[in-house]
Amino acid sequence: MSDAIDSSKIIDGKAVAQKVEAEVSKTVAALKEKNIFPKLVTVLVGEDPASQMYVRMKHKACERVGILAEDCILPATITESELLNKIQALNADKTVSSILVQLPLPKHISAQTIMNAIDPKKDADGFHPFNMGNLLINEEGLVPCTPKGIIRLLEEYKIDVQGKNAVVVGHSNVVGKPMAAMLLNRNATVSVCHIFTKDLKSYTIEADILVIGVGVKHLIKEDMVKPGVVVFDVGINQDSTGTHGDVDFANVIHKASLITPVPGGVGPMTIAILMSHVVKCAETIGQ
Ligand SMILES: NC(=O)C1=CN([C@@H]2O[C@H](COP(=O)(O)OP(=O)(O)OC[C@H]3O[C@@H](n4cnc5c(N)ncnc54)[C@H](OP(=O)(O)O)[C@@H]3O)[C@@H](O)[C@H]2O)C=CC1
Ligand SMILES: Nc1nc(=O)c2c([nH]1)NC[C@@H]1CN(c3ccc(C(=O)N[C@@H](CCC(=O)O)C(=O)O)cc3)C=[N+]21
Ligand SMILES: [Mg+2]
Repeated sequence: MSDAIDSSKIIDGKAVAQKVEAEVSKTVAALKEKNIFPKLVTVLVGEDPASQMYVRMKHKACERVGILAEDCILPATITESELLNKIQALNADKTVSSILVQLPLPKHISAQTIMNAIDPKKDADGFHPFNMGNLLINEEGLVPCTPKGIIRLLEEYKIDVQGKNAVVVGHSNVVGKPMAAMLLNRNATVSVCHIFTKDLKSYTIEADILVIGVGVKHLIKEDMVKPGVVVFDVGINQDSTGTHGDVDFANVIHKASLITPVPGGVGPMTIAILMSHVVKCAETIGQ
């Protein structure tokens, strides 16, 4: 069953992202008065078309809010130590506020080794172990942008987190794990499910707040959620028919009280929060 969609249930990530970007633009203007010019350097290794598109989206966002953006494009054949040298040069460059190394990296390079090399003060992604560790002890500074964007959506839509059953599906370092930590920091009762979870539905059906970041089109069906659930769909699954989330949106919306669409939900928030982090880095470094 997928009859008429009640648009009042749709969480408008694009609109909230515009609001965040407007805040960032103001801060950027104020920093420029103080001769501080926030600058993001994106590092793209190889020629993956999806990665190229994401980097382009980040550069466009920088343009919208007045952040300088530089593109560092490197061949897929670059060695780990050559890439480390590049990171060190960017760490030392006083005009650079933030460094973003686009993931995934080629197989012969350890993503974690590269993340560890980025100056934690320039880590707009929030992937450095120092920043991740602070998140875990409820000192949220530079934290991963996607879960932070979801927290901002919860705030904008005035959804209480304390005491709620929050279920996170997917336990990656960039989405699921930091999401679980942020929900725990706000006193939700958090369950984290993943590929080894036995009987996924027995968890998702109990969720008041459900976050899915897996990368499997329409993994979450109507019969897996309880009436009134608030759903955040992180999944991006591209096929010949377009971009799809991890949630069977057209059917799950009938049971949800609020739900993010794909596209136009969590994705734009990830980028807006990234912009706010570049500014945060610039304020900290004073450059
Ligand atoms: N909208 C946005 O801003 C962003 C969207 N994404 C999208 O979110 C999705 C997840 O990304 P990312 O976290 O980087 O991906 P990863 O592949 O790193 O993580 C996927 C997670 O889902 C789990 N998983 C895989 N299959 C299943 C299954 N059938 N049932 C339950 N759990 C499963 C994995 O478990 P295990 O590791 O054990 O296999 C893992 O924990 C992708 O579609 C990606 O494109 C990502 C970042 C930002
Ligand atoms: N170092 C690093 N940092 C990242 O933040 C990072 C990364 N690597 N690697 C890849 C993932 C993916 N990601 C997305 C960001 C925005 C959208 C987004 O805005 N999507 C739009 C358009 C989707 C479409 O139409 O294809 C939307 O959902 O509305 C999607 C995905 C950031 N990532
Ligand atoms: Mg994985």
